[in-house]
Amino acid sequence: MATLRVAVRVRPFNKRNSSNLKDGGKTFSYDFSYDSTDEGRPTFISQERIFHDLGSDVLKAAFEGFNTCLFAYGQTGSGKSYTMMGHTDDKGLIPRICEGLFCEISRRGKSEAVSFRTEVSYLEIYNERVQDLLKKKTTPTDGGLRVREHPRDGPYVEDLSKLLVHNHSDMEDLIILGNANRTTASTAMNDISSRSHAIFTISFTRAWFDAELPRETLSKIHLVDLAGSERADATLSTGTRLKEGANINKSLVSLGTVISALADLSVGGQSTKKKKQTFIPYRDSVLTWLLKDSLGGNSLTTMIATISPADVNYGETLSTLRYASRAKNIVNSPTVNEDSSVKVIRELQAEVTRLRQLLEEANQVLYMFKLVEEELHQNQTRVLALTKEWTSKWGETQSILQEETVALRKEGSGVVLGCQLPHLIGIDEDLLSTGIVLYYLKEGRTLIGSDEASCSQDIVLHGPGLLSEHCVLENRAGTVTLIPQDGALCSVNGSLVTDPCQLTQAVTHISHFDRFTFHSAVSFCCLQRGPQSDFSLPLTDMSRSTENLSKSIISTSVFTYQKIVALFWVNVAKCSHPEPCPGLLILAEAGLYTLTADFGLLVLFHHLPLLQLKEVHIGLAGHSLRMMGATEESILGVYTHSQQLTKELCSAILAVICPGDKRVSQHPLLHGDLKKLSFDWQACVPDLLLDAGLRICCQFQKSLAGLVYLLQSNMDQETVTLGEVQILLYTGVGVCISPSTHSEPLAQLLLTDTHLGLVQDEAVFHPTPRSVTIVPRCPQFHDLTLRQRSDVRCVLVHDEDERGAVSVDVILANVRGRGHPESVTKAATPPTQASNSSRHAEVWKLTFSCSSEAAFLINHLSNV
Ligand SMILES: Nc1ncnc2c1ncn2[C@@H]1O[C@H](COP(=O)(O)OP(=O)(O)OP(=O)(O)O)[C@@H](O)[C@H]1O
Repeated sequence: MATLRVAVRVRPFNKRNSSNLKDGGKTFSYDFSYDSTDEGRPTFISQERIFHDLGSDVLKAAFEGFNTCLFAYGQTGSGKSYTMMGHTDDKGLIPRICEGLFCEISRRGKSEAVSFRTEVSYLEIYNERVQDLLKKKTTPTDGGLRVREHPRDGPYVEDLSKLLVHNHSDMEDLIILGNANRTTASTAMNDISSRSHAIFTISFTRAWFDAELPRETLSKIHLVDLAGSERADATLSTGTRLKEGANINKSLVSLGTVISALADLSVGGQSTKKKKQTFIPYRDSVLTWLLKDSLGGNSLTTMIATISPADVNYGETLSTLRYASRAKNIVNSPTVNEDSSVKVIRELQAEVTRLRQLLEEANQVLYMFKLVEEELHQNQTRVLALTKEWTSKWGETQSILQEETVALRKEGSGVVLGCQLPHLIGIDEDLLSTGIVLYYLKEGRTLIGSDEASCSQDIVLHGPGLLSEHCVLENRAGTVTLIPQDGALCSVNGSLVTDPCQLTQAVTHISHFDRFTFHSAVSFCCLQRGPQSDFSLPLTDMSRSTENLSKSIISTSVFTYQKIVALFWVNVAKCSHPEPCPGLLILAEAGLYTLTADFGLLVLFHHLPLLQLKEVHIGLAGHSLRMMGATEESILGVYTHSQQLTKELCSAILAVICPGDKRVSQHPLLHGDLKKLSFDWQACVPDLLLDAGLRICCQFQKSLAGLVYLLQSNMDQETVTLGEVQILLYTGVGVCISPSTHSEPLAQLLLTDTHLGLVQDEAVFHPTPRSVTIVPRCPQFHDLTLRQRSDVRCVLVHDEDERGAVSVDVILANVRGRGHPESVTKAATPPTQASNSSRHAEVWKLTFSCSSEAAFLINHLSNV
């Protein structure tokens, strides 16, 4: 940015003038003020000094590649032409600048590898028409040259001569020619008055090489001698002179308007928005249009205001001074004009340099890469050698360690324990940072105590109440016995144990505190898995033996440390796995985890954070539950073996979610007889809606209706009405039928006063959930196998096994398949022989987890 420079020059008195100071004087300030009134005065400023101050700066800027403009403004006869052009023996700025230009060209040409190109044009604007002063003068009626505007270079005069100049002498000739062509006339105020605005333009190009790259700058020097600002009365103009004066004044008024508008733009801190809106009327006159770049554009511009010292010119002088003062505020934005193609070359060169650097860096990286590659090969060779060495060492010990290895692998979001031995999961607050400690018990004795024990303990624990030798776990062919040491406080599933106790249950809590302080104590879950076919309670199946105890630490996102509140052996199902299968439901303080056996491995089947639990739906007779959160994946179907277990499970969950809520303890779904409520058509059981947003509900009547309809439609006796179908027993059992007519290992056993049946109850898909919309894959009750009680010939009751499971064989004779074609599926379809009306015996091997349910069946069938 550069403000317009303003200089004021006072000319000498002429023969027509007299001096008479009218008032006390006005004060203005400019960049330069020149007193040229009297050559004899010490303050006198000569033509040379003016060139020194103003002209040399124009040359300097031109050599740097800037556009410059120098224009003289003032009333007629005030010395504009004298200042700009001067006389032969007292040259003004234009000839001095031309002379200085060629002096500098010749000086630089000697010392620098640079070349220059100088072109000149000279025009006048007379009566708003542009005339080429370097061409033979045309007639006054000539319309003049056209002014046009180049989108990038701005306004220009079409067909204007632009003559190449090689030296100062050429330039002088052109100046003389142009001046001779200029329109002048004698006025009352000036014997040779310029009647036009003259613009002398030097186009100056400098070209050189900079670091082997071409550089080229182009600058334009506009040197402008304006026609005089004058009043008709002062110049005594008439006729042609008056017309000239009007046009001259019109241009100067336009110039004044442009200067005012530009000054307004720069002064007063206008907002950017207002600046954009301000219109500069460049096109109001040819003069302002051609000087567009010099006024508020890409140029370093200087205005020389010439004034007369004579009293008669007081008004004009004051006007000129005000005009000049206003022009001081114009701000231009000069830039170095570089040839665009050269600029592109430079930018490309910069890009080439940058790419070259990148290439060098890449080569260096490549070199480094090769070094790394070599090192890598060396390391790989070393790794191979070391691996070989380690493998041979490992081979020696592997047979021993093989027995001690606990195979862990990640599967989905869970961790799978591939261990066939009985094992312990240590749940200890000290293990907060590492997760769960897993031990497995090998054949023989495992000592549990503290590190203060006289003999080293296999499992070393810490905590209050722990004896140095606390207890022993003895594993004999897969049977694990807990032997508490004298005085040791051990409890199994909450019961204090002082004598040796066989851990026959699949899940055993062993704590050395009683059940009330269970959570702060060290506790173990002893998990012993049995064959897949077992219903709920797996058998102890120890297939391997060893003498040592091994432990491994699992850190997993699934088993982040949480206190286990309760454990339940149930059958579970979910949307992606709707067939019920045995599973361990772990109620932890923040979530429900369900583990199932998967090809001999224990895997996480389902996880539902308690905060997400929205609804618990209790199924028919309280033998199934559906727990769900907000999504389909969250649904967990749970089949329990008794309503008691169902209620315990619900109560345990609610005790965690909303402890102390009195409504829980009074609600029939948690404390009523669920079997009675389920089979009573009149019973009305309201939902239990808790503060946490959890709903406990049932749809007993709807389920009952579905089941009864299915049964009735599959019964032989057509006389039985729906109301006459009375369900006496409905419980989950393990099933094996021979000859094989039933494919599912788990089913709901039902007993009416006339029939015995097995049915699949969809705990996952039915009833339609409130919060989750899933499409039921089949009716709630399906795969019905129905036999008449009168076909039962014999009931064999096996001894209760060590886990409390009861097996009952029901032998049916004269069996003939029955079933309604629409409601009974393949399982109920009679075997081929039956369809041929042949009769045969059938054995139902049923496994009850609850002996009371088994007893109920046995009693009823015995009566038959
Ligand atoms: N500083 C000066 N020293 C000596 N003579 C001067 C000076 N200024 C002007 N003159 C003389 O005054 C006369 C009028 O000057 P000039 O022609 O330069 O005025 P002008 O402003 O160009 O007038 P116009 O607008 O009519 O062309 C000329 O004879 C010129 O030599």
